[in-house]
Amino acid sequence: MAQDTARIEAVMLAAPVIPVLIVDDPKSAVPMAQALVRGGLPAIEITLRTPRALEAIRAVADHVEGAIPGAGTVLDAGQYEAAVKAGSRFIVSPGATPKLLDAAADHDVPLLPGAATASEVMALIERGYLRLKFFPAEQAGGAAYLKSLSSPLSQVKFCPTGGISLEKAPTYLSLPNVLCVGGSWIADAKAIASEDWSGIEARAREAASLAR
Ligand SMILES: O=C(O)C(=O)C[C@H](O)[C@H](O)COP(=O)(O)O
Repeated sequence: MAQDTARIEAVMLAAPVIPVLIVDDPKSAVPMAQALVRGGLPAIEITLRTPRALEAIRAVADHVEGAIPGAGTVLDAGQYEAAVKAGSRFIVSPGATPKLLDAAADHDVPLLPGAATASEVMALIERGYLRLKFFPAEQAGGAAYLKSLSSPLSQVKFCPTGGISLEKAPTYLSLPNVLCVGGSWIADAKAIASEDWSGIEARAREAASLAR
């Protein structure tokens, strides 16, 4: 089944930046997500890289009004299923495999799969995917590289993620094939562990005001 473009695009257009989060303690998830929503970043990606990430997604889904919780680092069908059950409204993967795309076809919750080369993008177009994550953005060639994909593959729009900072985001956001960017700079592990909710809110606000 093809990607539900309208559904994933609504997530990508909710704000110019999707914060990518590594949450150790699910108790942090609610105040962290509230700070992000207050700052203007409703779509938030909690990566399945910690043992309790699914609990964190569940907490945000149940308790944070206005948040659009998503799961990141989803690598296989089992994780897809678990992330959907936890209340994820979108699913992000660093890449794409036939099995992961088959899993996505079994669920209404849309997938934003990763791609970094023209051939990877073309393989995803063949499966009906036109909204992709460009990962790892900086390391794979940065904004100049992504811009060069915009002419031959103009139907595809991206959320570049990987190595992006507040300073680097505007160049990506000015590209015709970019809808939003992802990044961990708004709420890194240190900010979450130290419960720096006001700092997270301030960085969210800065990110939310970026033009695209
Ligand atoms: O695994 C996934 O699904 C991901 O989303 C990976 C993230 O894109 C990067 O971890 C971004 O991290 P930074 O480079 O620190 O901004």
